[in-house]
Amino acid sequence: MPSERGRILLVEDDAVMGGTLAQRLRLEGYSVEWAHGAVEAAAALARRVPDLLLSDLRLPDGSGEELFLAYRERLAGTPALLMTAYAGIDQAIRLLKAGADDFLVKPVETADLLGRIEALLARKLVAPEDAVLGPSAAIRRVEAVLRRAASSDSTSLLLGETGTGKEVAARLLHALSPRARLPFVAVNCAAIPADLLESEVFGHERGAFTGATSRREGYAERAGGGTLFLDEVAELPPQLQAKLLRLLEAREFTRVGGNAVLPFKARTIAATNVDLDARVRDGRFREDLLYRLDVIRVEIPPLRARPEDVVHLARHFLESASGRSPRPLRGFDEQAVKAMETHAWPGNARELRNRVDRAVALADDPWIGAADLFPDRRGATATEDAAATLAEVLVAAERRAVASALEVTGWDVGAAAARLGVGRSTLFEKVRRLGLARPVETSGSPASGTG
Ligand SMILES: Nc1ncnc2c1ncn2[C@@H]1O[C@H](COP(=O)(O)OP(=O)(O)OP(=O)(O)O)[C@@H](O)[C@H]1O
Repeated sequence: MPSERGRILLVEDDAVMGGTLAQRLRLEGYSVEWAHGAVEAAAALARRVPDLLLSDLRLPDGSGEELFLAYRERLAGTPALLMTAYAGIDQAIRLLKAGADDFLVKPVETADLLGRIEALLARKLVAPEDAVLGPSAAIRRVEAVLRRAASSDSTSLLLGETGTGKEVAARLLHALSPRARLPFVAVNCAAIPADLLESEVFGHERGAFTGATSRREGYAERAGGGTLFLDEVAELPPQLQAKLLRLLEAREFTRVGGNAVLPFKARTIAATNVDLDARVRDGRFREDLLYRLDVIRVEIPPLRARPEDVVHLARHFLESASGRSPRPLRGFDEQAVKAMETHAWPGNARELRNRVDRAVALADDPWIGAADLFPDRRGATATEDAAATLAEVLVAAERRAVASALEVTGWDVGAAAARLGVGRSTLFEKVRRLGLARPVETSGSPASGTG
């Protein structure tokens, strides 16, 4: 679980000074990654963006100035606090003009340092009353990065487990950007069959292939000067990865079967729930494409790492679902709140939305109880208690595992099959054999398309 007070990347070559600072910051509740030089710091920044950069300016293998300038775009939304010897003040002032936030002259006084760190991190947070995504400090930090990223045209890469709200974040980024009045076009790269993906993204001319009876604009063209959101970007087949790279580098494309070179004007936001660095390592994702996409990296923490958001989001989902309920609903009872607070939410906000939607549709009482939200728990013990034979116990366990995987993925059969480690057709067969059915139609997972 990420540290609530924030993650600090400390760049300091002096072993004594670095050790003392790292220890003190950890005692204060920050999580600290300590890089001993510019190269190590660059690798750390490439891996993940910290909540605050605390860097010495003079390093044995480079300078804090070069490091900051090289990673300035990626550090959008991340406060940078520099430490310099008296002789380096000119350099520090230059960096303040280039976007760094503050500097300290060595020897650093601990109380002063801690005060400035706290002030910078607080400034970075969106005030709870202004936050759109949720009240937790962790999600407000994300929102602050999105707000800063909105003013730039850089490609953003949103990372996070399934259902954490990457598409919601992408839409917020778009809505806050100067492109807000232009289209937001979402493409789910995993949902479109590989052989159609190219013509869906780039469009096609009439007669480009059998069935292409008229010219069709693709997503890249329909996005115009707005935002093109590439969800599940890790699933792009290799050939399309090369085409996407060209689109982003040359900012132009051609429709399938066409010759005209068209300009690409949209801002790109990509999202994935898989480890793209690992995909690059095992050769399944192009490193040059990752580099192009990964200019401003935003990591959306899982719901279990931000418990303050759970009940807040649940109330929000309840409010939007209660319009569809035939009965008046008052809220969640105490047991329901307790159950939500202790659940691990493997399917994140999507699972929460699906559970609330179902409870709204099925609850008999104006107060939603724990059993309305978690009927799978109640069913599990009853079935097992009553099961007399090993075969029955096994079937009950299988039903529970399959139902739970479908539940947390919002009945996304591909994702549920991957979760269970079986193929899609095996899962279809199990759903049929176990007599499982999608409980109620929910608005849980947004479809691809324009918005
Ligand atoms: N902060 C939030 N406020 C309101 N609703 C949210 C929030 N975060 C997520 N949701 C809701 O949760 C569901 C899942 O969100 P979203 O589709 O953005 O997740 P995702 O991370 O893009 O998922 P996937 O990885 O499966 O594409 C949606 O119904 C969305 O409206």
